[in-house]
Amino acid sequence: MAADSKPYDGPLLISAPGKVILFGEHAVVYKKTAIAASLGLRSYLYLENRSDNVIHLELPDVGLSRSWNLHDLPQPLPYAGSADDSHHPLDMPAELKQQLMSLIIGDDYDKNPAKEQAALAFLYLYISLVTPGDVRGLSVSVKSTLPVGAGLGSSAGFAVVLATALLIHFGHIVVPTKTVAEDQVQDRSEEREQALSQVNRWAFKAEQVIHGNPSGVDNAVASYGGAKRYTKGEGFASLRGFKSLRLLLTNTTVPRSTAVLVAGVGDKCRNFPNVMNPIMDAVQAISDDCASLFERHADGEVSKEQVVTRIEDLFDLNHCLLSAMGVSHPSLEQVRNITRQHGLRTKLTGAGGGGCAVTILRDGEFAKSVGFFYLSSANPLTLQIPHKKRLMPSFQI
Ligand SMILES: Nc1ncnc2c1ncn2[C@@H]1O[C@H](COP(=O)(O)OP(=O)(O)OP(=O)(O)O)[C@@H](O)[C@H]1O
Ligand SMILES: C[C@@](O)(CCO)CC(=O)[O-]
Repeated sequence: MAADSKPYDGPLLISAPGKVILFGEHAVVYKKTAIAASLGLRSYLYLENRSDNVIHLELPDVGLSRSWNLHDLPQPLPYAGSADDSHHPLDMPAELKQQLMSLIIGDDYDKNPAKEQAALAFLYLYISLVTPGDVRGLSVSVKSTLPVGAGLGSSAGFAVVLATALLIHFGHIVVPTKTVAEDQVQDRSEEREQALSQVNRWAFKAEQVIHGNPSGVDNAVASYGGAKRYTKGEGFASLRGFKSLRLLLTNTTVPRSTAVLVAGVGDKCRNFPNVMNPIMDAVQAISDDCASLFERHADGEVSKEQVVTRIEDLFDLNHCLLSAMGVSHPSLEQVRNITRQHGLRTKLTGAGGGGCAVTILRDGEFAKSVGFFYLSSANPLTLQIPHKKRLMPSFQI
């Protein structure tokens, strides 16, 4: 907990963006670069204190509504909300995991992995971040406008709003409770940087609970917003020259699990290293090409039209490499074929295996007839503090 902080008592409304990976999904797990940007679809969390000893979790997107008595939860983990992040959550002691699972399983267990992982992520963050001796009941609800399990980073949005809420609630990060005057905003930049880095770190832990072995790209985009070039172990850099792109997103509605798809690529890498290594290197070359394309655009060397034309070719190349990794699906190939008949280029985005396909649109193209999305270079994590039944203006953490 920060030296001058104390647990925060007010209600919180927090939202974080989803993301679209333009290039580099899966390869990013193997330390190749991914290019991703935040999307204007968001996950929203509302937290309020209760006057009883109940912890209530409401997750309508996965059909979970559960209450636990505060005294039934395991003891806080000695991580104290910051420094020590050397542990992988799934390496927690077997006895603790069993305790948490018995809380999740309860009486109405319906063997639903989506509920189980979401509840485990919540309980893990709660016992990691709770201040010892804190006896406040709590209600937390999360609802997303992102489709769950469809490649647009729903788990990262969930992880980021959860981590932010619990870090603030238990006083590990401090937020101003009044609208900040313009001249004070600058003073908080270092504090804000530290807060976001804590959010990102703890969201990564929740992602590890849900995925097992995430690269960290999704939670970085959901925490910081904007367009990023991300390499595992090295972190991220903003994508110079990127302002916005128009995309068509098609949800195949074919369900899939990121954890299972990532594990499948892992098996291929182990069984065919001499085949898979060059594939991963080729993905790196695609991400590098994209990053340099935006740089050249920023320097006035290539037009937006030329950027889009080259991205179309890179989309095709990256999709075919993902298909070789074994993560395409007939439904995704169908979207590619149909859009191709209209002169458009499409690739899978996120983990693949179903979920969403992303098609790049030119400015003005289909503007009237098709719902489309903007990928944006802004779009941060935001916080609102409900005040006297009104919402104060939202601000960035
Ligand atoms: N709004 C939500 N409420 C509760 N749990 C959620 C929510 N969104 C995601 N989750 C959790 O995350 C899991 C989905 O994660 P998964 O990584 O498979 O999909 P994704 O994040 O949408 O896709 P990708 O990782 O390809 O971007 C769900 O099964 C659930 O456990
Ligand atoms: C498939 C993957 O590369 C992206 C999922 O959005 C997994 C990850 O990076 O953790």
